[in-house]
Amino acid sequence: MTTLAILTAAGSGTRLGRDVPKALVEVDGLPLVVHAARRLAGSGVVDALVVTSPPGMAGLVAGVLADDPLVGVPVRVVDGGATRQASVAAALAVAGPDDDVVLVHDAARPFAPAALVRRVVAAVRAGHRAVVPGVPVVDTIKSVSAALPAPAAGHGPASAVETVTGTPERAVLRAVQTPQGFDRALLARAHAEGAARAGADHLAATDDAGLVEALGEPVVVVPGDEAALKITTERDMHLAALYAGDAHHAAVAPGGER
Ligand SMILES: Nc1ccn([C@@H]2O[C@H](COP(=O)(O)OP(=O)(O)OP(=O)(O)O)[C@@H](O)[C@H]2O)c(=O)n1
Ligand SMILES: C[C@](O)(CO)[C@H](O)COP(=O)(O)O
Repeated sequence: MTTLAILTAAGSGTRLGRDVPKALVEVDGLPLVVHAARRLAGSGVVDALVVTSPPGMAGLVAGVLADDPLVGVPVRVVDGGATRQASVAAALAVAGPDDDVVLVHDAARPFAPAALVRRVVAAVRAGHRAVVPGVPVVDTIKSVSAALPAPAAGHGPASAVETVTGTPERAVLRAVQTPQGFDRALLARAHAEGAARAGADHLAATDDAGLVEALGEPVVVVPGDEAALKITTERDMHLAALYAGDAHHAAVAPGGER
């Protein structure tokens, strides 16, 4: 039985605003997708990768991964879809019958430590069929709805945009990261039902665990890691540069802590 890691790299990186797709943007001289692939492969618990590429760029993505000596597992590249959910579904479609455990990881989280990868896989292999890494939330979070009608002219702020509808108890909130780990059959069922339910792209799930939750199946949380931050805007690139140079976050021997 084997562990397959789906590495999502098909996004355009609109919020980062570079002239190449985000996964091909370089930190410390290497594209983000290569950093992420190195850590998955170097964990010692991933047997193969399926990488989602921006449509039409599969050859380029395959080339940068093939050229890297530290991506030491077989890599297959498939064209991604219009949403992250569709990209994961395209990758999942090429999983083999022996791939009993599937990880889904974002190239946008290139410095997720190898120890985090091992923690997620260990939890799935211990019998948890859906596993997410999570970190405590530091901000107070509000739920909101559309704005109330603007107050009469001359009273109150000119541009109230939303209305607070609640304040969830912070202690029970977690910001979830990737890699997320799954029993393959469960993830395949979650995606099949999610695709049927979504219909429109704007209803696509923002993570894979959400699709499992929608089935009513349990999802467990293991401790995440601040190094698994998601690169979304230019500000995140400065943090990424810190982690790129931190040898403790690079791949280390299986079983070793980072
Ligand atoms: N159609 C898509 C959209 C996103 N992703 C991947 O999903 C991860 C998380 O997406 P995000 O950080 O939102 O990346 P982008 O969609 O590229 O960013 P933006 O929304 O700013 O365009 C990234 O690794 C991205 O490459 C994907 O494989 N296919
Ligand atoms: C999957 C994810 O990284 C978990 O935090 C996140 O949901 C991706 O979000 P995005 O909407 O693709 O930015």
